[in-house]
Amino acid sequence: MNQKVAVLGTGKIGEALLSGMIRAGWAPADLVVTARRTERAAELRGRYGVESVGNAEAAKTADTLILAVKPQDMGALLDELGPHVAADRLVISAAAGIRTGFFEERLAEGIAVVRVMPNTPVLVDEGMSVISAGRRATETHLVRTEAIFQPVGKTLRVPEKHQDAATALSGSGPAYFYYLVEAMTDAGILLGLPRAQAHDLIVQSAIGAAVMLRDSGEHPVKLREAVTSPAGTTINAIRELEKHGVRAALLAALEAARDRSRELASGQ
Ligand SMILES: NC(=O)C1=CN([C@@H]2O[C@H](COP(=O)(O)OP(=O)(O)OC[C@H]3O[C@@H](n4cnc5c(N)ncnc54)[C@H](O)[C@@H]3O)[C@@H](O)[C@H]2O)C=CC1
Ligand SMILES: O=C(O)[C@@H]1CCC=N1
Repeated sequence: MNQKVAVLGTGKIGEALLSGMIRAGWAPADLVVTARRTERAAELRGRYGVESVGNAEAAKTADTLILAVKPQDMGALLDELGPHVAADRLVISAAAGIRTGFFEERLAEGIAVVRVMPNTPVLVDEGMSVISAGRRATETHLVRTEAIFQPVGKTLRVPEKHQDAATALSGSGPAYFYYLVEAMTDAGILLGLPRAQAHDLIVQSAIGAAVMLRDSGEHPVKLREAVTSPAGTTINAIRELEKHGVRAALLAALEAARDRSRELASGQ
């Protein structure tokens, strides 16, 4: 790995990716970061031993640029970068919503763009990163992108038309599980358990269920049926979930996330 990679906009997801690359064996000397605030740049230098530079400098020195600013800040970042990105660079965007065409229009002719939707579990090497090639990205560019994202979890290539849906499912996905854990822990309080115990019971159940889903290869319905004893406790809970429209709420929630990703494409 002798390419130089720059992370531009090293916030939550940018730092998660940076830390993952370092765990995967990238030399800090081959990584460079940019940050808007000088204290943040110093923090990243101290924590990871990487160099922090301005955006223009990063664009000049790195072969691969990972753009990890908010969608609403992407236009301004590209205005700043435009003249400094050479035609042989690979630009990877991690931003929700923004299409590869947005970058291709604003950067020099020939620059390859890859759109990736990672998620925060890249922090624990259990990420899900969904990858789409822009118009000028080749197999080599996709492989270079996968070399960054595969060490921190799974990767999946999809046509770009599916990126907004992927953003709703896996990009935002961890938040839904945290929300469930929070609500189920509250239920534990309602049932009289101390909060710490309720938290541990729910988190371990979530981990166990996730590992079974991943490792058994069984359909989730089958796994749920194995928990649901005739005239038992689980079916009473399932009846309430159905009565309160939880399945319909999830369908609507993920559709709303997909729609928001589409809106972000138009700078809203
Ligand atoms: N947080 C998440 O779970 C995920 C976020 N994303 C995408 O990643 C991007 C960043 O999201 P977060 O990390 O959550 O936001 P964040 O706000 O934590 O990070 C963005 C960072 O970019 C910096 N920044 C803004 N403009 C800059 C500029 N011109 N030069 C240098 N730095 C600049 C900000 O100071 C901030 O530190 C967004 O586009 C989001 O859609 C994608 C997948 C998951
Ligand atoms: O909420 C967001 O917009 C970002 C994109 C996917 C996860 N977080």
